[in-house]
Amino acid sequence: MKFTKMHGLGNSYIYVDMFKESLQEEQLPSLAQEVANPYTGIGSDGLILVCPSEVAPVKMRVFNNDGSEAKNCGNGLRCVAKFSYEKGYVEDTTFMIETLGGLVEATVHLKEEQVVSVTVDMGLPVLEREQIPMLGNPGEQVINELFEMNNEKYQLTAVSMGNPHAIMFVDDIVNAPVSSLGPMIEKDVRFPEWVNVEFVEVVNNEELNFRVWERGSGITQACGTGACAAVVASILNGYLEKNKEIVVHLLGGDLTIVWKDDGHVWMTGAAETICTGDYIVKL
Ligand SMILES: N[C@H](CCC[C@H](N)C(=O)O)C(=O)O
Repeated sequence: MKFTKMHGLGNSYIYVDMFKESLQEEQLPSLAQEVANPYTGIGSDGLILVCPSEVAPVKMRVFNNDGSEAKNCGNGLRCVAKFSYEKGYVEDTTFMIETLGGLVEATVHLKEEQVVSVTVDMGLPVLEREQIPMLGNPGEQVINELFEMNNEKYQLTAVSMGNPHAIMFVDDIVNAPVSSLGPMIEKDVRFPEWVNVEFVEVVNNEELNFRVWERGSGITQACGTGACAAVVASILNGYLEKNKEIVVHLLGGDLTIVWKDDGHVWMTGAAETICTGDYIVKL
């Protein structure tokens, strides 16, 4: 199976061109686990398929390194946009990409005909509790809500970018309890589809420091949908303002994100190709 390894701020995936390769649906979860394994596979945060679509030039499917399929992936979208443009699957520099969470618009930015960064309209964040999804009174938003766990009290804000995110604000990002609290919140029963867990330190009125424990992948260098959710949560909690470009500092680098008055969240950041190769699929 031919593959391309790409990353967005160190959040790397193995990309497979489904215009040329064919895979069995039932093998996808195990294939994602296989290729993501740094010892017996290629090594990545998961698997992303670039597929034909009936409603857009391309469709993105995302699998975490535990084999679970996700409805959206911000860093993945930027790499899929780069991949699709450079493969000639799209003519213009602005085009639509189908995801399981809906259609998104991407614009590639070129340097000597190579895509160096991408801007994506990530659409409208979803804030209603039952659509995150999160257990509790339907119709309410989850903003700085008390979240008790293991006899400790925390405050969480919940946002869906097509995939679920629980955001906790901290005073010191370097010592955020990512690897201790992350997995506990990820699989807490109050999140019936599990959840991505973000820790956010507000630096000033235009910068955030950010760490993430991703649903299905654990700690990653960056999470694009998570960074978008973090900006939305920061605005909902009064730390930041709409219509202002926010720089989110992730372990792997920076994303520029703005939540506009029309409700859409825009994300701009790098997308890079690491290598191509031929993977021997285990029987
Ligand atoms: N772990 C996520 C999918 C990958 C999202 C992340 N890598 C991004 O860049 O948005 C989930 O299960 O919802």
